[in-house]
Amino acid sequence: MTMRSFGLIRQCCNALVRVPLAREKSPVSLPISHLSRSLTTAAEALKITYDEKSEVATMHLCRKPVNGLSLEFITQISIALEKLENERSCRGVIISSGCDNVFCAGLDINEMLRPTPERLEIFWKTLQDMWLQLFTTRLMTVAAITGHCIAGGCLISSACDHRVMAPNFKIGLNEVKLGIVAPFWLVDSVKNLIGYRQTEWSLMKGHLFSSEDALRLGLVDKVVPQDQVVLQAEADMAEWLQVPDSARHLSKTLMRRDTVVRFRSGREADLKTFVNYIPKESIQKTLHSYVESLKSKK
Ligand SMILES: CCCCCCCCCCC/C=C/C(=O)SCCNC(=O)CCNC(=O)[C@H](O)C(C)(C)COP(=O)(O)OP(=O)(O)OC[C@H]1O[C@@H](n2cnc3c(N)ncnc32)[C@H](O)[C@@H]1OP(=O)(O)O
Repeated sequence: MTMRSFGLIRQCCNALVRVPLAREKSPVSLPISHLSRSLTTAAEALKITYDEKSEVATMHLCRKPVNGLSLEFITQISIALEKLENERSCRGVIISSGCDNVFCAGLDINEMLRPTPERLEIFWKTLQDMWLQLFTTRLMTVAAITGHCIAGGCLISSACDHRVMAPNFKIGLNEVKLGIVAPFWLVDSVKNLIGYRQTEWSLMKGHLFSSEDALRLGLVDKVVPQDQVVLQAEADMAEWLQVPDSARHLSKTLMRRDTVVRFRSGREADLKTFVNYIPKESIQKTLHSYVESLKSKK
C-alpha cells in the first residue's frame, strides 16, 4: 500500500493563527482559547494520511481525551477537508478516531462556558462551515465510529455518506441534557437518516441510541467488532468508489438540497440564537452542572 501523509495539510494544521475558510467568509484572527483543554497539542490532534492506490484519505481525529470539538480543532478539520477536496486524485475520506472508546464526544463544552462574544461567534460560524463542507463534499465520506459518538460527534457522522460503528457504544443528540438545543441543520441531517418521529423523540429526551438500535434505525449502516471497524470502512469505501464519482455526488446533492437550502437561509438567525442564548446565566448554570457531573462520575 502506498501511503503518504499530506505535507500541506499537516503544515496548515500546525499553524493555526489565521483562519480562513474558503467558503462564505473571509479570514479572521482567532482569539487563542484559554479555556479549551486537551491532552494533545494542535499538531497531534489531526492526522491525515493518503493512500494513492485506493485514492482514499484517512482523517484521524486524535484530540485526547475525547475529541472534543474546540474552535482550533474544527478549524483544523475544516482546512484539511478543503485541502482534500482540492486534491484532484483524492476520491474519498474515512474519518476515524484515535481516542479510546470515543469517536467524538461532541463540542468541547469549555467553548460554551463563560465565552467571549467574539470567540463564541467565530466558533459557531466555523462549526457551521465545517458541517456544510462535510455535508456537501464531492468526496465519498465514511465515518469509522470506534466509540461513543455524541451530539457534535453525531454532527460529523450524520454528515458523512456511510457509517460503520463498533458495538456497545452510544450515538445521538443529547443536547437537552446540557440545557441546550441542537441546531435545525444538525436535526435535519439526523432526521434524513432515521425519520421524523425517532428524531423528535430522541431529541426531546436527549436519548442516546445503542449501536445496535442505531443500526436498526439507520443512524449507522453497519455494526462490526471494534477492531474491524476501520477495515470494514475501507472495504465499504472501495465498494462505494465503484460508483462513478460525479453521478454519486450529484445524487447526494439532489437528496441533500432541501437541507442545504434551509441551512443557507437560516444560518444567520441560527448564529444569532447561539450567541444570544449560550451566555445566559441559566444556560451557564446548567452547562456548569453538566461538566461537574462528568467529573464527579469518576
Ligand atoms: C432556543 C434554542 C437555542 C439553542 C442554542 C444553543 C445551540 C447549541 C447546540 C450545540 C450542539 C452540540 C452540542 C454538543 O456537542 S455539547 C457536548 C455533548 N457531549 C456530551 O454530552 C458528552 C459528554 N461526555 C461523556 O459522556 C463521556 O465523556 C464519554 C461517554 C464521551 C466518554 O466517557 P469516559 O468515561 O471515557 O471519559 P470521561 O467522561 O472521563 O471524559 C474524559 C475527560 O473529558 C472530559 N469531557 C468529556 N466530554 C467532553 C466534552 N464534550 N467537552 C469537554 N470535555 C469533555 C471529561 O470531563 C473528562 O475530563 P477530566 O479528565 O478533566 O475529568
